[in-house]
Amino acid sequence: MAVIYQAVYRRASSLLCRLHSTYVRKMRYLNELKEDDSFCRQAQTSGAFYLFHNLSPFLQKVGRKYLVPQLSATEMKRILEKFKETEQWIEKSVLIGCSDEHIPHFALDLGTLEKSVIESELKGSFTDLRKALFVVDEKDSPLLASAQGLLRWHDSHQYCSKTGQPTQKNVAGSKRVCHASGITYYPQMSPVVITMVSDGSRCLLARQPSFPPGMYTALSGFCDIGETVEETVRREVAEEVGLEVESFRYSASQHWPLPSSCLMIACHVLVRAQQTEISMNSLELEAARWFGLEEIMEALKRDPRPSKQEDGSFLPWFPPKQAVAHHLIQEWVKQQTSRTA
Ligand SMILES: NC(=O)C1=CN([C@@H]2O[C@H](COP(=O)(O)OP(=O)(O)OC[C@H]3O[C@@H](n4cnc5c(N)ncnc54)[C@H](OP(=O)(O)O)[C@@H]3O)[C@@H](O)[C@H]2O)C=CC1
Ligand SMILES: [Mg+2]
Repeated sequence: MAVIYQAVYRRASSLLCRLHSTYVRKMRYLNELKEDDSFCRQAQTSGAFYLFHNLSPFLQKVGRKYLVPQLSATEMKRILEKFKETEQWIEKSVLIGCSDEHIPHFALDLGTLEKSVIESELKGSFTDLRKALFVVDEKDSPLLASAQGLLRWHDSHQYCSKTGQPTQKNVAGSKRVCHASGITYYPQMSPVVITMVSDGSRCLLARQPSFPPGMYTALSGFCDIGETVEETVRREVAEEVGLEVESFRYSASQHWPLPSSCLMIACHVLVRAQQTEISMNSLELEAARWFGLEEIMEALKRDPRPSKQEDGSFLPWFPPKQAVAHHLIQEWVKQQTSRTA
């Protein structure tokens, strides 16, 4: 009965969907794949697969470019046969999106299979995400970030935290269930604010001891339970540099997979012009200082990597454009230049 109902529902929604935009159709299709295990299992047979090995994505270098290859279900089958593994492996994959033509995209971690064999078979290499994010095409970085974030979450939620029993993923990988307790677990991200502090004419950037030499970025911090975004911003600015936030403006957000899934919420704040003396928290930061517009524009021209000067010091540089911190800095420059024009 349930099968007939689902088939009728699918037929009705596909007729309705023809009236919708490509985007709406895609979102409805993906939602159906998450809700209906047998529909998703069937979709896996014609899907495209992105491969990972112990959470490192598979890339191919073509000339100077790094590509993120998609494998067809047939190619996947061929690779698994090489290892004398069954197609049941495909069920370990997680749904990460689909094309406009509704070809579903999955990510699969082949972590227990011999890495070098897959690499030579597919002519590419599994690359650490910290490198991969910055060498692939800009449109592919968010895809790698979300795919790895979801695979990491599944890898670390194999057991129910209440009963200790194994949890089972649904076919799409949008949740895990403990059948002993009935608890459903959903993939999680930690909200983090990233704040561009300005006093009206300068902006404040800081560095943590773990950053590469010379790299400065906007202040960041995890949201505490119960806090609003505005409260976290106010607290982090007070904690890290001892300043009082006067006004707040939301800018953008980004999923950041390092070291594990964060939802970066980027914003601009103004501090009181009469109170701009920094009192840095040296437990968290190594340096924090004000930058003028010219210095920021100069640093933006540099490649995002350490550059040592003759005296042994490093010129300031900022995170690359894949990081939302870069977007905040660019936005601040635009705002300042339009004000002074
Ligand atoms: N995409 C971008 O442009 C940028 C991204 N980021 C990301 O923002 C995140 C937070 O930045 P950061 O300034 O270090 O944060 P915080 O200033 O909040 O300090 C980090 C410390 O907070 C503690 N902490 C509290 N909650 C958590 C949690 N949910 N997960 C992990 N640690 C927690 C840990 O302390 P303890 O170890 O003592 O328990 C950790 O060392 C990082 O993941 C970083 O990669 C940062 C800047 C730019
Ligand atoms: Mg911080």
